[in-house]
Order: sequence, then C-alpha cells, then structure tokens
Amino acid sequence: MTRRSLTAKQAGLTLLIAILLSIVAGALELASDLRTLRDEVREQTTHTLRLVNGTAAEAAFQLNPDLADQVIDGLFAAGNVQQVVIRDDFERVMASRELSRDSQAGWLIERLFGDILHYRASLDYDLGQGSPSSSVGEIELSLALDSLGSAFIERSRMVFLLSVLKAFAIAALVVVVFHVFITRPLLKVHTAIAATDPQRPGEWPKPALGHHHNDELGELVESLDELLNAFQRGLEQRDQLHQISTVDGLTGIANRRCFDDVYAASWESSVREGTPLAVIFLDVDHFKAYNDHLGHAVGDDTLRALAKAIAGVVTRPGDLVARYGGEEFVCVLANTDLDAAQRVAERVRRAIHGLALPHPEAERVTASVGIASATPADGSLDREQLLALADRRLYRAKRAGRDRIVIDDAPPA
Ligand SMILES: Nc1nc2c(ncn2[C@@H]2O[C@H](COP(=O)(O)OP(=O)(O)OP(=O)(O)O)[C@@H](O)[C@H]2O)c(=O)[nH]1
Repeated sequence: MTRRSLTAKQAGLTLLIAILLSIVAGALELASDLRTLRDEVREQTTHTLRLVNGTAAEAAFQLNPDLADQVIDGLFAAGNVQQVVIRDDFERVMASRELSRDSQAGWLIERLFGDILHYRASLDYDLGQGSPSSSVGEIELSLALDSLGSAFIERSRMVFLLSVLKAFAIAALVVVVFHVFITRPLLKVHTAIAATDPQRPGEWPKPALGHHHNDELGELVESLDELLNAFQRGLEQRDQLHQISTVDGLTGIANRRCFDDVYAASWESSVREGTPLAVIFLDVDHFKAYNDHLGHAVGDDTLRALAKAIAGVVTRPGDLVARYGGEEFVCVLANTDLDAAQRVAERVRRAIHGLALPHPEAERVTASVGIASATPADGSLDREQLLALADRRLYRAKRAGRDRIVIDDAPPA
C-alpha cells in the first residue's frame, strides 16, 4: 500500500506541476501568438487597402459606382471583412456593403481585437503630367470581429490541447525517471527495513543499490547499516546484562534475583486465576563434609550436576528452578497443589539418586526437601509465609534424618 501510494503521489504531483507549467507556457505562447496575429491582420489589411487603392481611386475619380462595387466585391472575397464604404471627395457614399452582424464574440475577443478592426485610407489619384497625386475620396473598411475571434479561439484550443499533451508526456517521463532512479531504490530500502527482524536488526537484508553507492541513497543505506548494527550490539549487551542479572553463574539456572521476580509474578497470577501455587525447597545433605573431603571444585561440579538433574525434572512451562543460594535450590510450580508438588519432588529426589554421586561420609549425595502449597486467592497465607513454610519443612526433613521430603508440619515420627 505504501509502495503504491508513494508512486501515485509522485505521479500526481509531477502531473500537477507539469500541467501548471504547461498552462503558463501555453499562456505565454498565446500572448506571443496574439501579438503576431494582430500585426499580421493590420499588415495584411493595410496591404489589401493599398492594393485596391488605385482601382477605388479610379472609381471615385470617374464617379463610377459599379467599379466601386467591384472593389468592394474583391475586398469581401478576401474574407474577414464586416463593412466597406467608398466615398468620393465630397464624402458622398459611392458604394457600401455591410454583412449582417452575427456577433458571437465575447468580451475578451472585443478587448483583444477591438482596436484593430477599423481602417480608413485616402484614395489618391494620379492626374498625370507631373502633378502630384491628389485625394479623390476615401475607403473605409471594418473587419469582422467574429471571424478574428473564432480563429483566435481555435488557435487557443490547439495550444492548450498541445500543452496538456506535452504535460502528460513530460509527467510520464519524469515519473518513470524518478521511479527508476529514486522511488524504486527508496522502496527497496523500505522493503528491507520492513523485513528486518527487530530482535536481530544487524541481520537486516541490506539492499544493493548498484550505481547509488556514491550518492545520498548509498549513504543512507550505509548509515542505516551502521545504525542497525549498533542497535544489534546494544541488544546483545542488554541480553548479556539480563543474563548476568538473572542467571546463576555456577549452575546456569535462574539465580535468586530471578527467583524473587518470577515467584512474585507467579503469586500474582495465581491470585488472579484462583489456582494453587507450590514451592519446593531443596538443600544438599552434608555438603560441607563433601567439600571438605573432595575440594570446592568437585563441590562446584556436583552443584552443576544437581541443578541439571532438577531442571531435567521441573520442565513444565510456567515452572521455575533456581539456585536459592549456596547448596540450596528452589522450585516454583504454578497451578500445583501439595500432592502434585510432592510427586514432582519425588521425581527430583529419584533423579538425584540416579546421579549416584559418591559421598565420602554417606552412601551417596542426597538432598532434603520441604514443600508447601497454597491458593493465594483464599488469603490463608501471604507470599513470604508460603516460602517460610516450605523452608521450615526443609529443615524438618534435615532434622528427621535427611534424604527425604516433608510436606506437612506434623512432628517427625
Ligand atoms: N563447592 C561449593 N560449595 C558451596 C557453594 N555454596 C555453598 N557451599 C558449601 O555448602 C556447605 C553448606 O554447609 P552447611 O550449611 O553446613 O550444610 P551441610 O554441610 O550441607 O549440612 P546439612 O545441610 O545440614 O545437611 C558449605 O560448606 C558451603 O561452603 C558453592 O557454590 N560451591
């Protein structure tokens, strides 16, 4: 849609400008034509009067109305004539003729030609024998405004028609040239930007603009490229910072900060949805002794293996496994009641057993687990109380001999 409208706007504007310019050029051309036409009419009429002057003078001298009529016939035959009068030197009309006036000429034609319609010439007769020719009468001629006007209107129509045709031709040429050299490359850039994945701006399909590489369009593409690459680097830095701030550096699972955020959000959505929310606290048993015997580095490896094992069990979308601190892990299970949480915890415990990591002071590496679940919407517990409950049960599991799951507050058997 944008593509069509850009080209259409360009074509429309170009056509409008071309038509306006053509109208101005046409008007100038008409003005010049008008001047030429007026000069020609004046010249031709004066010339015609000069041509008939001898015969008309002969008619006036001989007082011959037939001859005068013939002169008038000749003048009317030449066209454009409205009225002719021939007078003798006593100003008596010898012959005259006037066409019935069928005036269609408007105000404008009147203004344009009104001042060149009437001509009067003295009829000079050469008496011979060296005496100067003397005036024996006069001829008066008026041109027909209508025929002058219609010639001019016809000419105007032609000029404007040609102007409009020229305007269309120029506009079409300009549109094609602009489209090829400017609009099309711009649309290529637009398409490339539109196709760019906002998450990976650095991988945008940078358009190849061929011969534009040295001009502003080429520079625009290069600037965009730099900008999008800088944007990409910014996004990567943001992701790294986010990673650093939410991921535990040792185990690669969520850290305590991430847990706090996710737990708060899960609590809120459980309140909204009226669903239960479960928390599992898990603490590695006798880990101090483990470290003391095998060293901190082995202890780190074991924490990594345990994190992987837990994360391999707690995989449902919306659930979270985090390192709560030291050798303690926590799971948040959305929409999970105590029984379901217990089943998950059993699977986690089995997964840890399955690792079969030898412990210097026990059969193998084990963990103690405390679980609590509540329905936040019923208001029986608040967010911190649910955590404290699970934590308390974890330490009850420790006190009860470790490697076990505690789901209630009854004293250990
Ligand atoms: N290797 C390693 N050890 C850690 C890390 N964080 C905590 N620890 C160790 O985990 C041990 C926790 O010891 P305690 O809190 O006494 O508990 P415990 O020895 O596991 O005994 P119980 O929890 O009562 O079974 C300490 O020795 C810590 O140094 C860690 O990132 N790496």
